[in-house]
Amino acid sequence: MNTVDLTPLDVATQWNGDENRGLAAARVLLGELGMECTDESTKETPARFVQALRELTSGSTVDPRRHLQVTFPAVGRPTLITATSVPFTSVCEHHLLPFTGHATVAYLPTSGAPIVGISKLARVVQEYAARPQMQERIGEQVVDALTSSLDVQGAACLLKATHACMTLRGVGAAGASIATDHLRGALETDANLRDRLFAAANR
Ligand SMILES: Nc1nc2c(ncn2[C@@H]2O[C@H](COP(=O)(O)OP(=O)(O)OP(=O)(O)O)[C@@H](O)[C@H]2O)c(=O)[nH]1
Ligand SMILES: [Zn+2]
Repeated sequence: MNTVDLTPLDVATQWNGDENRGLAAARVLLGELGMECTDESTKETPARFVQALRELTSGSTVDPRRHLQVTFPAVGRPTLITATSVPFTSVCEHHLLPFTGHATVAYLPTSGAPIVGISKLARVVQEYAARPQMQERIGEQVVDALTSSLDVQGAACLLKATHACMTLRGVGAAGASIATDHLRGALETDANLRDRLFAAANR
């Protein structure tokens, strides 16, 4: 099967030969941390650890743009379409620690151009996030997907997230969050549209 046809759940539950290597490596790593993982509570911990990382990176082998292939005919005149407060979970590619937050995703279709189901805006964000990532790359990939898959006058992806590597360790900046804005086309150049976008995002 082409990996593009797999859902994240397929990938997360598809155990193959590599899993045994992952499990063995997890046992070694946890052993180095002094965790023997032999009692009732922890004997499955290496497997849980591998599975958790697989779940968090289950979007690595799927193409989120596939969600933008099913379209509907335009409804009336083009309007700014914005999904706000879309939750996402990712892992930073530097520490493999989670970062979580919310996205605002928007596009302005070209007049008469097809539109997509609104849930697909959230699916695209969540699947790009489900990889070892940088926050900036998620935003870039989402607007790339919108502008390359749909006929749009503009697109945007605003993200706000808390990075565990920054709040729970290292600099220990508890409460800090990172905001990134990716704006394309009319959403970058038209101040009125931009204002409407940021008013909707209200972050
Ligand atoms: N730009 C960007 N940086 C990130 C992201 N996630 C984590 N980082 C940063 O990646 C950097 C890695 O820097 P290093 O100096 O190699 O790692 P480190 O010694 O663990 O750094 P500290 O976190 O400062 O302790 C850190 O500054 C992280 O805050 C992200 O999504 N975007
Ligand atoms: Zn990190």
